[in-house]
Amino acid sequence: MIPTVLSVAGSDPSGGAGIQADLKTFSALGAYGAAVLTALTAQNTRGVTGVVPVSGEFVEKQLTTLFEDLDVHSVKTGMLGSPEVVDAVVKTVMRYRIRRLVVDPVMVATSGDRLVSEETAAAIRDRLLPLAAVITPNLPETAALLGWSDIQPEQMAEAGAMLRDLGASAVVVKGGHHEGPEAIDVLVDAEGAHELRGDRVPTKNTHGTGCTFASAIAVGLANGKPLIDAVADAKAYLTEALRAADSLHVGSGYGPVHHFHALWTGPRRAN
Ligand SMILES: Nc1ncnc2c1ncn2[C@@H]1O[C@H](COP(=O)(O)OP(=O)(O)O)[C@@H](O)[C@H]1O
Ligand SMILES: Cc1ncc(COP(=O)(O)O)c(N)n1
Repeated sequence: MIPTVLSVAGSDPSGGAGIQADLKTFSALGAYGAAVLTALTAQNTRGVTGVVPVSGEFVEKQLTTLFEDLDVHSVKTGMLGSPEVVDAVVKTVMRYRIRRLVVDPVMVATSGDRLVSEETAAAIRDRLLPLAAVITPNLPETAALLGWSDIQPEQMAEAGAMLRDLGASAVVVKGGHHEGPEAIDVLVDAEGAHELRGDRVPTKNTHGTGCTFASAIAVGLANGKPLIDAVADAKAYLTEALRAADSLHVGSGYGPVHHFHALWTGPRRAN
């Protein structure tokens, strides 16, 4: 059966992150993708020039209308435009007893531009995080959620455990922002910390990596995979999408990863 996966996220008109990245990931991995928009952004590969949030009321209307009809097998959240939007998602997750919930606590774009306010980030931490099967903060988001000024590689497991104490069933602290020959993420679940290592791909085209990773995890969960396998498979998919990213030539800033790399037959970049 083809599972249905829902993304609740913002729009990125450049097509590399947000809803657009999520739907590409779902499709590339063989899931049916549905999408509820929480915000419009004006952005390209160089930066974000504007944000228009959708009202909490209308996000709730989109969600209710969808859940009254579709069987949804997992949900991924990305950029949530306001505390009211967070509350609309929280209400829906409780009302429809959504268990396979992947929360990517998006705060800042790859370009460095802030996407959500501190109040929204606090609402995600206090109200949505306790409902998540897994949350996927990058290093700056991990530090922000814990109120730390920064975070070192050796603190990833400790930070993940502290975020679990805030209520999430599991946490993947993503290490994309560190340097070194490997991109190392740390999954902390009820059994403890697991290190996930992958080659670091030498490319500046990393726009949308977080969105793609969380969406791929949601597909794995929708297919009934154990979380650790869903995370490992998502990382393997993303590494290949990064390896093929330089073949795309989209924009002059941080370009997107190649979601449909498996369909791409051109020359591979040497790693
Ligand atoms: N250059 C890279 N090569 C390989 N994997 C990467 C690279 N950059 C990021 N990743 C991986 O992409 C995923 C998203 O991580 P990260 O970039 O930290 O998140 P975000 O996009 O939210 O800032 C993680 O699995 C991370 O290890
Ligand atoms: C609408 C939207 N949502 C999320 C991101 C974060 O992107 P990344 O995956 O690079 O952290 C973004 N740039 N735009």
